Amino acid sequence: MSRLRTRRARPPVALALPALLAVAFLLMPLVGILTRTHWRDLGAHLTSPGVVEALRLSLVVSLWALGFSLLLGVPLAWLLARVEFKGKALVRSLVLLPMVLPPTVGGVALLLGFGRRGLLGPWLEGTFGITLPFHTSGAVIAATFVAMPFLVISLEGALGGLRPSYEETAASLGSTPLRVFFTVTLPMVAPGLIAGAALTWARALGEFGATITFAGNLPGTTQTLPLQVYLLLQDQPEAATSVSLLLLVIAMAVLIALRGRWTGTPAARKDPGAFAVAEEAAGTEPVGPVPPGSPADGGHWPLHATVTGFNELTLDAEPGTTIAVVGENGAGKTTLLRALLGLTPRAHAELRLGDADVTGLPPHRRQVAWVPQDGALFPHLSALANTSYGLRARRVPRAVARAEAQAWLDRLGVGHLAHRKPAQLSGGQAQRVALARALAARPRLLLLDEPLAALDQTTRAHVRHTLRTHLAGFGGVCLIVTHDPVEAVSLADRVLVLSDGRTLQDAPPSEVTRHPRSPWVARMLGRNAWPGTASADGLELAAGGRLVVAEALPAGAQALAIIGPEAVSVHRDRPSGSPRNVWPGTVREITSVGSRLRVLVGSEQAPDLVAEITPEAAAELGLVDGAAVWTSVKATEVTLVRL
Ligand SMILES: Nc1ncnc2c1ncn2[C@@H]1O[C@H](COP(=O)(O)OP(=O)(O)OP(=O)(O)O)[C@@H](O)[C@H]1O
Repeated sequence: MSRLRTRRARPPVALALPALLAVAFLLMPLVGILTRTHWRDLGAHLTSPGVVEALRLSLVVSLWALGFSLLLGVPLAWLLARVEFKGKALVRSLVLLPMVLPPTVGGVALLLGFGRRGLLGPWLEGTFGITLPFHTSGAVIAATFVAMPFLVISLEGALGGLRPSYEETAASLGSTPLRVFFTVTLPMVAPGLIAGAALTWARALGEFGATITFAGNLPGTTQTLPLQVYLLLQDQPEAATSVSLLLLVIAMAVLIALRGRWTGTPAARKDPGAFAVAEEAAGTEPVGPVPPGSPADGGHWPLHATVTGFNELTLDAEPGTTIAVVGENGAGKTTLLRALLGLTPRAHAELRLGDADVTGLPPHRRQVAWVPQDGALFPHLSALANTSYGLRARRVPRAVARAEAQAWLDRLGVGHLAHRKPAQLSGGQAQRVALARALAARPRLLLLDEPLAALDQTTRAHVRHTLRTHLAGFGGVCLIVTHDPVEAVSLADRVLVLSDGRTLQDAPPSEVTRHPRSPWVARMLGRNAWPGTASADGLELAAGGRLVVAEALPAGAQALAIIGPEAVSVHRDRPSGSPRNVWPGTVREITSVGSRLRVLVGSEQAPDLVAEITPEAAAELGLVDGAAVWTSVKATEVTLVRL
């Protein structure tokens, strides 16, 4: 059975046949070399003085070409991947050109550009005494010209696949753009870079046409291995076959070692590789006097921000204030955070933190730490190195930074995972490390984008508690984007409700809970919210039906009726007595919230209503999906909020 199930589908003959022919076509020349090689003479051929000399020259030329390609191609790839500029498509075509140009045409072009009578040739000769044609440096230039595109294309692809949140987070932790490049970007695109470098080297090693046209064929000076093959073919074909075999083996070895890696994305790597050391080597830039020790430098930073663009709002907050930013999808929460970070052109923030106006400062100098939705832990660094990243960027000595980072990890309950890489952490553990990393960076404004979203209920409660404890001692302002009402109410001193980028409500949680200014906020907070028009003794509901209230508003006023789910009673039979709002309905859904049950009741006489009751009461009433029930709400339990 299982063999049947795992048997692969047979490919259609119409496709399989030409595909096999293609393989045979590509294989035939290689088989030709293998079968015609004089194996007995192979050693003698490959060790003849001419071949050894050409091999030496090939290695020298190809390694120089690789060096130049790295030096020029890496920044070019970065520019193409990261910077928007006019004529980018043209530059990209220019990069690709040597790949499609016949190499001899490339050689002619090089002669006309850098040759003795070319555009730059006389200047090079007059100023530096350099004559490229018939000189090894000319062979290097020719090889670089044809090989560098492989590096640029490979690396640009890898950079394009790298999510920007890693680099942006690194900047928010105080890292200069150059340091971000060396400590985050390069290590994360290392597979693409290595693959590109290997292809570039292999292409440079095999370069023939441009070299012979531009640099000539001088033994010991420009006669590389491919040129040797060409010469040998004329009077020693067996030796040419042997040298061809050598080049073939080298090319195949490179391709097999890469195994298609140049098309891979820079996913989380387990091995830090050689670039991890760059973290220590890269330059740093001081952000200001930051005495070590307490979180956020032990100072106090009130926030004043005026945001324009997609977001239009003003935000003022005292030091130590935690503000929950809530709103429907697309309300502009993330855009607001990115504006405060200086990371988006879609909104601009005039931002003052304490006495410092940071409006004109780049993200890495604002001391605004950010935890994006995905945490964006640097995959090539351990949890400890991630956490000490911000401190190291601010030139805190390595040992001090690591000790402080370890203390933060301990506080957030992940100290024992300090030496693990992010790929070895669960989603919740990674989120805690991301929090530790932001808090350890001594920020003056802390921005958390759904920081607890990846955590399970128990961990969430634990981390919420830890977060509250640390935020209590934090001298800056903290903005937390959240969709979780418990998080908003329990963590925040204020709830900022956004709608279309503007402030719909900015008030303490108790006020927002009691008087939510939109049905969406009310529902997010777990309350029933019915919009309508005030009448003599209540509300004419927009969705149809009437609601009797104790304290009516002036007739005609637009209002939102708020009913707490705990104020809704559920009955099997029509209740008699005081409640004046009574509706027949059907149970649509029963869900548990902590130790209580939420019952959604649909009715033809009123909008959907959520009631919260105990499991015992639900059992007593025999509540199941589809059960016919009555709901009632006392007039005194309805709060009207004017819109
Ligand atoms: N780079 C962008 N270019 C154009 N429009 C964008 C861009 N990023 C976001 N938007 C739009 O801006 C609006 C606000 O987006 P934002 O991501 O700030 O919303 P949000 O409140 O964070 O939403 P969510 O709760 O879904 O995360 C949305 O309408 C979104 O489609």
